[in-house]
Amino acid sequence: MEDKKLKSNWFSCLMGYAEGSKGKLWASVVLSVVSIVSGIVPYYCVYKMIEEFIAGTAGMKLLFVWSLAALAAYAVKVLFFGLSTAFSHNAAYNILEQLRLRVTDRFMHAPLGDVTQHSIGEIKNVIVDKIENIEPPLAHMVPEGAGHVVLPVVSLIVLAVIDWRVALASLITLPLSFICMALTFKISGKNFVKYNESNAAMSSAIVEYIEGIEVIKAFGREGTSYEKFSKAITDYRQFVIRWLSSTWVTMKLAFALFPSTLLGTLPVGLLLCYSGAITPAETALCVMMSMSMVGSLAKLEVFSEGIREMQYTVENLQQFLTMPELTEPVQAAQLNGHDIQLTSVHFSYTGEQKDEVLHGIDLILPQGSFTALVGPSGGGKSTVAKLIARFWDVTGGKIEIGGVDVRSMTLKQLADTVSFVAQDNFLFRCSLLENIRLGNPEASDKEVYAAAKAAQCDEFISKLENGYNTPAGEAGKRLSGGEKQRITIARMILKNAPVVILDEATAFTDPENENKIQRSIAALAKGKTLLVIAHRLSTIKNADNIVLLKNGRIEAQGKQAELLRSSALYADMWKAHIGAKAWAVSVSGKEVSADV
Ligand SMILES: Nc1ncnc2c1ncn2[C@@H]1O[C@H](COP(=O)(O)OP(=O)(O)OP(=O)(O)O)[C@@H](O)[C@H]1O
Repeated sequence: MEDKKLKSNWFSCLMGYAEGSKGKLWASVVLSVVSIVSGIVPYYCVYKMIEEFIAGTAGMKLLFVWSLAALAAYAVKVLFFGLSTAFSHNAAYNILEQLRLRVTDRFMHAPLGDVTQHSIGEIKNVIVDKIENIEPPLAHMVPEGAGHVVLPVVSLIVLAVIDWRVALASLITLPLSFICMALTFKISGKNFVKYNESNAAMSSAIVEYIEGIEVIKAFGREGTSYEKFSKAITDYRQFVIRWLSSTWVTMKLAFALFPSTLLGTLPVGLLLCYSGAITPAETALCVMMSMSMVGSLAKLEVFSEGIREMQYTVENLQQFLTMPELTEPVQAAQLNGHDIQLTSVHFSYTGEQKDEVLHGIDLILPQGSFTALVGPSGGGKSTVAKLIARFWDVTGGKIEIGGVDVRSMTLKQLADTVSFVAQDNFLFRCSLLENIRLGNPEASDKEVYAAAKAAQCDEFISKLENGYNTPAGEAGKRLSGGEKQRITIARMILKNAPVVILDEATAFTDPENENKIQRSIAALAKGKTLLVIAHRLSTIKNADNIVLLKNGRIEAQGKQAELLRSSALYADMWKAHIGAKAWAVSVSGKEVSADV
């Protein structure tokens, strides 16, 4: 319903983001109208000069005065136009900024699933390119458009004052050009949605190609990713050429006919002059007035294209601007400790019951305890962890922290309460020092170093040429996955949230790395409610509670010794793990320890 309202009102939706810039927009409109109307004054001055000349009353002084008046009017036109565009560009970039901030803000407050259903390419295309495309029509169309509407109207009034027949004659080509324009809009409008889709598909393919360049290089250009990439580019070219060709004739005709005011004005003006109905000077003014309309009408035609593009872009943007947001209370809730309790939690990523992946999870994680989630791949471990951090909302049941439903906590409160360390540790484009400091922007350098030490990062960071000041991008290429995860853990140590959720990385299984990660996790988890999604059972064998998840249900839970006795599945997983671990240790050339 709201979406529909916005769609029918795309311009007011856009102006809704002009908060603080409306004054500038109005000023630019007024300045532009004055500028464009001033452009007519020199024509009037020339008319007066011709009139005086024909009447034989034109002295040097009079000609000088009219020339000066024409020059002054022209100066006003140039100056006011400059001021108008300065104001309009300022206002347009403010609106672009507001739109970009609003879309990114929506992403922050929307469920993660709604954000990730759009590809990075599509999102980049909308936030960067599409929004940027609004600027030229917005900065020029609004102020100049008003002036270019006023000018033909004033010119037409002047023509009508001279002789109504000449005014009418100036409009002779309009009906035909309107028909051609309507046809152009009809043909091209149908394809605008497809154009957006084709453009988004190309952007997605390019981003995917660049992101996956390592894999593509490994598999050669023949891989499907390269084919997808080149196909998207070819499709886009073919589509745009076809689209432009389909409107070429009608568009060119409309562009040619619309401003052809002279086609009627000149013969009718000459006839009227010949018959004595208007003077030769008035005939000259009629010609000049007609010509002054040409530029404005041509501009209006170009603007009409810009308006349509802007309309489609804003409508396209509305799917992001109206994304559903996670509800949150205005005020932070009062938590009673940091126990976590899941009560009959059901969840489906699509919201449909047939796709349910969690089927009634009941689980308690007492404050300060260490809980591990284990089980076969696809059993729902990551889903449970992400629901606690409220990346999504449960579709049934509830999750409470300190006795408060996570939906009743503000998003900031939840973010401050829960530290989530994912497998794919993301480092931002800033120094390693700043990457760690993200956990607590107030932290001093000393505190950052202490956190890095506790997370076992100090040693490898010190070995880098620029140490903590190494840019993460540069260092990222040299750091191992385990080292990156320890940097993320250092960030979380600094954050010091009472609940820690850790998706244990699967890839870094060499014993030395594992040992360091274990020590860094121990530093992070001290006194916290800790939940670990475990892929290597040896890392969680001392957990207070090991929860075995299978097919979205809790199959068994308890301490390691209990589970080994009560759950055949866990016992099998443990045996398989011991075997793999022994193999990994023997490959690394060390003795196999009995205590895995
Ligand atoms: N974003 C998503 N959209 C739709 N389905 C998803 C999504 N993420 C996971 N799933 C599905 O939910 C189920 C549980 O996945 P989940 O990642 O929670 O399992 P897991 O136990 O953590 O697996 P693994 O050990 O392989 O990481 C799987 O069937 C998976 O395909």
